[in-house]
Amino acid sequence: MSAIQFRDIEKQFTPESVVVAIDRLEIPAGQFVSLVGPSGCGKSTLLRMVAGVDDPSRGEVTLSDSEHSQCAFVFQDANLIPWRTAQENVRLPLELRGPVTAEQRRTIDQAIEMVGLRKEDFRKFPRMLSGGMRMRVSLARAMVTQPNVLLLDEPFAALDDLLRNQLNEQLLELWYQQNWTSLFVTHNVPEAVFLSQRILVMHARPGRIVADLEVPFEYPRKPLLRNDPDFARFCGEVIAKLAGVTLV
Ligand SMILES: Nc1ncnc2c1ncn2[C@@H]1O[C@H](COP(=O)(O)OP(=O)(O)OP(=O)(O)O)[C@@H](O)[C@H]1O
Repeated sequence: MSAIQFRDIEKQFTPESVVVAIDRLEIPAGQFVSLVGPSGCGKSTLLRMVAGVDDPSRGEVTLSDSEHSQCAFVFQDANLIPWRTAQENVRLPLELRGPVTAEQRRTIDQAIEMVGLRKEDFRKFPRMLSGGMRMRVSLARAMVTQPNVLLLDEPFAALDDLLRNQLNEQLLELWYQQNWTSLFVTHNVPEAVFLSQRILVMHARPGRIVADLEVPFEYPRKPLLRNDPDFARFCGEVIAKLAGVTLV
């Protein structure tokens, strides 16, 4: 069954221009999908329509086994509240839903450990954490809501390559455990290939899907996959689709 369905979608912010146009797109439950495409082609808008924070101007985005409220967002900026500790930031979405139970408090601590933070980091304020640690807190904050759908909008773009690779590997481990339907926006093609089962390539004006590619590598994916010539070849195919050229 598809977790997310797009049918005859158009999104306009002004009457003159269609920002995103998608005839038909189905994303099965639990699939890890990356969206790549030039700046302004509508990747974030597409994610926002899945989350229900933007409505399509035409058509409907349907989530078959969950509500829009069961989506969680992770952004490039960790967006942590500076006067709250890591643990208090992770607790926030649950506080907004009502009094936090003892079981939820355990879930919060588990989530913080699962993203690779140590007990002593729980009580640190964002200014005391590195960029990578702040992103881990942001991921834990998304996890505690136990989403069915995880929407990640360039979450690791501001990090150095080594840390980005580590967080990619950790994100995949979490995905095996949690089985979220995951939509991941990135400008980094090797990152999209390493993570995803499927890559949607978008072009702009209007934003549309021009290629829907199945990624031909088995899971679990090991770091050495990045050195495999087949990996480089497949990245080349994605880049060619992005550039709108055909490889012979
Ligand atoms: N609230 C808005 N009002 C008007 N125009 C908007 C709004 N949000 C987005 N747009 C426009 O819609 C287009 C798509 O924006 P969007 O942020 O979805 O692109 P993107 O592919 O995620 O870009 P990037 O890779 O740079 O983040 C852009 O031209 C942008 O200016």
